[in-house]
Amino acid sequence: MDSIQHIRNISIIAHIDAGKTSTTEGFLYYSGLSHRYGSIDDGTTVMDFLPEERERGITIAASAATIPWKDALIHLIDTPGHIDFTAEVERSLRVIDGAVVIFSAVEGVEAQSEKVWRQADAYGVPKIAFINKMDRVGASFERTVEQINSVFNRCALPLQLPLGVENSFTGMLDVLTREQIRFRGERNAEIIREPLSPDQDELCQRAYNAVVERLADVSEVIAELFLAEEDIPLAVLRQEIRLQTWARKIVPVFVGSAKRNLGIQPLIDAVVDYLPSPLDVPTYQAFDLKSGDPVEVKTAAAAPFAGLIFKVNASVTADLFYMRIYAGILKVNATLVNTRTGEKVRPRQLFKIFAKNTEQISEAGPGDIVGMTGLKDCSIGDTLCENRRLVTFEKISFPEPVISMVVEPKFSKDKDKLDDVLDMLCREDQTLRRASAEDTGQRLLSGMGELHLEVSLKRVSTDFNVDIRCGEPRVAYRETLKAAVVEKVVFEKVLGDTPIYAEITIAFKPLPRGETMFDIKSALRDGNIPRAYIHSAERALNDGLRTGGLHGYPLIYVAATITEIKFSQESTTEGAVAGAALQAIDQALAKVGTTVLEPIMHLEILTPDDTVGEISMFLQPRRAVIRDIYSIDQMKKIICEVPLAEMFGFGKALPRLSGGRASFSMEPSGYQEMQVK
Ligand SMILES: Nc1nc2c(ncn2[C@@H]2O[C@H](COP(=O)(O)OP(=O)(O)OP(=O)(O)O)[C@@H](O)[C@H]2O)c(=O)[nH]1
Repeated sequence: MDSIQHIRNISIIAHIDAGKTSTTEGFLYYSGLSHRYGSIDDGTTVMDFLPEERERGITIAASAATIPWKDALIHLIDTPGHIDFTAEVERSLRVIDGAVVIFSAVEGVEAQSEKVWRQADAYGVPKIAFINKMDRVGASFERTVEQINSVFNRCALPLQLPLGVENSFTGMLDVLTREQIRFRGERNAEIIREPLSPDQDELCQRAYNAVVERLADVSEVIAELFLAEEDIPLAVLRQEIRLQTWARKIVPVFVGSAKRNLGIQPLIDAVVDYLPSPLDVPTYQAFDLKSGDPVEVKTAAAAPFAGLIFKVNASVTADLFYMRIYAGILKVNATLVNTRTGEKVRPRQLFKIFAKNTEQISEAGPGDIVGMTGLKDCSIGDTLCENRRLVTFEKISFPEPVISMVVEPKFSKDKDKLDDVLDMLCREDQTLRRASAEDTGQRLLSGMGELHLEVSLKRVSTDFNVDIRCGEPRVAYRETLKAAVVEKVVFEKVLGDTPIYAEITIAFKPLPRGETMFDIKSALRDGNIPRAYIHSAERALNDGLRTGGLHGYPLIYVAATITEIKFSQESTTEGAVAGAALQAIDQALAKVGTTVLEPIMHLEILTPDDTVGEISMFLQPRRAVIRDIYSIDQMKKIICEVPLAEMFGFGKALPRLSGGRASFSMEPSGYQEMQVK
């Protein structure tokens, strides 16, 4: 086991194409993990190992790699950059202690970089920033730092300055040690640190003063030394930068070009220097399983075991589960409890994961990220812990899918295989759902956006060799009740010769359109009613409401409260109670009617000033409601809400409207009523 203070659990997060995969490859190469430095453009990267990722250059699966670096061990959880894969980003953010945010020095702060930054903030994740692509025409370090400052509350603390720009970008100046950093040898593996020239010295002095002044704003230690005009020892400065980074008051900024192998090694040093180890995050918040009270989980080997599953690689033979260990020691075959199901589980094998290679281990400890096999009925977001202390980490909540597509096998012999594959995809990605089309009974796959479905379905043929036919993407509509209603059902039937009977009263009402989709509960006061009947009614309500309303779409935003169950010892069965509950739904629907809801997307577009008119003209006839337009440097940020049904193909239209200069992020933001013709 590795000593905890040397562990760093991090993710690299960025807008699509900012250079996340190239930077990750750099981490793997310089740590000696990849024999060959994979390159995105020739499709040989180590990290993006699924075939369609290579093809697209988009990172889909959040892979986990363990990277040895000097004394440290960095667990790198890769995250996708495309906004359609938000849920993958979020579940990675849950298990990391720090993040490297990459910006392109040409494009600067883009719509999705802003989004992932704010997501990281929501999870309290400290960050360092890397300004990449300094070798490209149009790159500007100063402009990008200025943008970071203006969008993110003046938090940027540049600890490097670029040496040259565009084609003549060759290295960087270290603001704290006052040295030039240059690179030499095969793949620039050798680092040369040299004294500064007088010009550089002046530049660095200014940057150094800026660092001290900025730090003095947030650190008392530095403020005192600064006011006393005393020299600040380097170790003190570093320590305060570290502490203020962990406190998320500042974000140290580094510079380079991943493609030209410039600046990666100092960036890895910075991960170790400035991002926290699991020990520096003193406790993690969880909840006592019984009382629901908050409890603190300490990073300690002696504590009872607690870990969180954050990723699954599904396969026909054995699913591989990725877990972040928060406390305690995990041994192969240990008996753990899955706090969601209450079931006992035993990991049969434990692995360390080096991108696509795995190494079997026999135990792991706090702060570690491990792969496990042999777990029954576990899924993403499950907490595993020891029976002697049952806690649960906050659930990872996945949004409802908003778009669906018919998927059928080309050849009927592949039917079962396709079912297996679709099940596997859904186990890996909880924002994918399977269903049958109400009208035709065809297989339906639902997800978070066009690209999300497209990429997932491509795996069916490339990874699993099942030829499929896909329909056009359709909006996943929903229905909700028009009004509140109380329904009483007397369920009486004769099955064969046996009469069955149950009576139930249920109060239905529409819920406000917020976070809660369903609120199904029992308000029965009579303690004599068997629990099995109550469970049966609740299950029937859960399933029945999701199955479909008057127009065939699943219901949402519905509360159903069971207020009465009458039964007889002789003729009431669980099935009769379920039948009564389902009939109550049908009666309620028929009596008050339903409203069809369509998904609305929250769309943010970052675009140059002169293209705003063009983009607005495109959006207006598409029922978009523009909420805000404001300036960031020479760019405008457009914020609007727009029905998903109007947005098919937007990813392809935007480059045309903006001359390829705009970026956008789009995510489901709820539902609105729509007119049904
Ligand atoms: N000129 C230049 N190009 C770069 C640099 N870093 C990355 N690129 C190129 O930019 C493109 C995107 O790089 P990736 O590393 O795939 O970016 P990413 O952020 O991982 O993208 P996704 O995986 O698609 O989210 C590729 O064509 C890279 O070769 C750089 O420092 N300079």
